[in-house]
Amino acid sequence: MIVKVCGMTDGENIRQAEKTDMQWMGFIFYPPSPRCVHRKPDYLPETVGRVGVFVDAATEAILQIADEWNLELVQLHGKETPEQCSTLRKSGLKTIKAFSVGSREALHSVAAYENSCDFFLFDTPCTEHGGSGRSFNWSLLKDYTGSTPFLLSGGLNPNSIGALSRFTHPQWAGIDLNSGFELAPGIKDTEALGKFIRAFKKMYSQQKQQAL
Ligand SMILES: O=C(O)c1ccccc1NCC(=O)[C@H](O)[C@H](O)COP(=O)(O)O
Repeated sequence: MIVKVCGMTDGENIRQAEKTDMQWMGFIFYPPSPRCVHRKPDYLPETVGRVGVFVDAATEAILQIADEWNLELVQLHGKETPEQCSTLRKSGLKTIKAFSVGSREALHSVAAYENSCDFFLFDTPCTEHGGSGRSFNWSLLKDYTGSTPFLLSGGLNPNSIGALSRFTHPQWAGIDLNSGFELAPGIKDTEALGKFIRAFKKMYSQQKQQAL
């Protein structure tokens, strides 16, 4: 299971968070977000994949930032087209397209992105495009029958282990943690993160054992 922690902004906080068992760390390049990285932190993670989060940014601008920050992945939260996803993917960046899941109809647009993305991210609808701190109705994902693996996102917090233990889906590949673990916008409680990630991975591996 992939664990992504999103919305990091501070060098020392990044250094501490990197010690948890996460796989990817996200940086938000969207100026209206309270978690936007307006300047490069004095430390960037070296042992986990760096994910750049964008909302309707131009391909050239994304590629330039990806180069400057040595990003491994990009995550797109706006109205980016399958063509733009394909272009970014062909440049060598793993591509995650985010979808707001507020109704069954919301999943209809997903099929057009199969084959142009490495992952999907299913999130809660909000006017800010992300970071709502609210979860959506995960049972809507029963209607997702595609083959692209996805991250479950939106409103996950230290109390979410029980709900996650009841969630199953053949394409479920990981979780995305953000405002539910913040001390302040852009600053994470790294102790709470570490404790949660350990509990999540333990719960998931026990479930896999039981399924054998
Ligand atoms: O977090 C933001 O401020 C944000 C703003 C605009 C686009 C994306 C944003 N976050 C991207 C994420 O991957 C978040 O982790 C995801 O939306 C879930 O956030 P939360 O509900 O706070 O757990």
